[in-house]
Amino acid sequence: MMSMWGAVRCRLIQTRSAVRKILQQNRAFCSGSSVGIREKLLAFPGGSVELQKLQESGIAVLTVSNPARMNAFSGCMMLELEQRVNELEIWTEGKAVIVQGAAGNFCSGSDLNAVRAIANPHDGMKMCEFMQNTLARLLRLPLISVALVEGRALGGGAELTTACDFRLMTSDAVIQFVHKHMGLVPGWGGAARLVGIIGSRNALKLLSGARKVDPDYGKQMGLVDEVLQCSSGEGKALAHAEHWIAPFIKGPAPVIQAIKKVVVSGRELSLDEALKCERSVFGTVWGGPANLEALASKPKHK
Ligand SMILES: CCCC(=O)SCCNC(=O)CCNC(=O)[C@H](O)C(C)(C)COP(=O)(O)OP(=O)(O)OC[C@H]1O[C@@H](n2cnc3c(N)ncnc32)[C@H](O)[C@@H]1OP(=O)(O)O
Repeated sequence: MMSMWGAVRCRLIQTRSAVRKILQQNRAFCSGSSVGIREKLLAFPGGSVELQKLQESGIAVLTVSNPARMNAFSGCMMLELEQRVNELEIWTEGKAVIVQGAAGNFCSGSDLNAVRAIANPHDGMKMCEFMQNTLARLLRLPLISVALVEGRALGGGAELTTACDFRLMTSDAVIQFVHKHMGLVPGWGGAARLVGIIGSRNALKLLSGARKVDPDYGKQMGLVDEVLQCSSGEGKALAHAEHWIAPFIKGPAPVIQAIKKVVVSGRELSLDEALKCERSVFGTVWGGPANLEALASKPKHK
């Protein structure tokens, strides 16, 4: 019979091979169909996507920054976002990522100057494919993700909020899927994710009404997890968000990452596949340091 450690090693190998498969798929996307659109996106500079990893807390802060255009995504920023997600995917000590916009605003979607220049269906679909891939990977990170919405999250910016596990809003913030006003529908995966978060009837109301979602309405329909007791641009929101997330990331990084992985598999896979993945992830923590330490301390969960 296989020893417990043998079983753990075997599960670890299975998990690594699953992770390798996903990375190979991501690499195939990076080197394959998206090559043409990458060159086109590169032609639209401006702004940046910054990543700060706070090693002590295990929290990363991802900042979408293009203040002169209300943090709209230039082409280069789309490419940079992908690079940041690459970095987060391999951050083994991390537990959470907070996605925010610079200077008291979240994000006003794609840069309309870039949109105008690639306003043909082929390029539009390629740009969407690129952003869908990046945002799907953001949502699948083994880190608990929070969109910290200050000011406005419009169009693609509203879609970006749905690529996080949780959404927090300052008291005066607004999320608005303005796509209808632009003669569009969401294209960065925001509609599919929105339906998953608030259901098809509520999603239909937000998209067809292009309705402004203030914190109260957001909470009422289940889009927003918490309204922070501060205003946009006050400089307090990030500290509030770190405080809000603290109870969920208490504990060792491998355990927090394992929790996120089983939730992602439960959300995205068939029941049989999700159960298989859950067993495999379980094997990575069973008999691990945190588990042994907990067993040795004879805990009582009062
Ligand atoms: C699949 C993705 C689909 C999409 O994301 S489509 C894009 C959806 N987003 C939009 O349509 C936003 C359009 N912008 C607006 O409605 C307003 O600018 C906004 C954000 C409400 C702010 O209004 P105000 O406070 O009055 O400020 P403002 O209009 O003077 O804006 C300040 C400067 O920012 C610029 N800006 C804002 N959003 C932008 C965008 N998405 N792309 C390019 N530039 C954008 C705006 O043009 C203005 O620049 P400037 O000072 O005139 O040089």
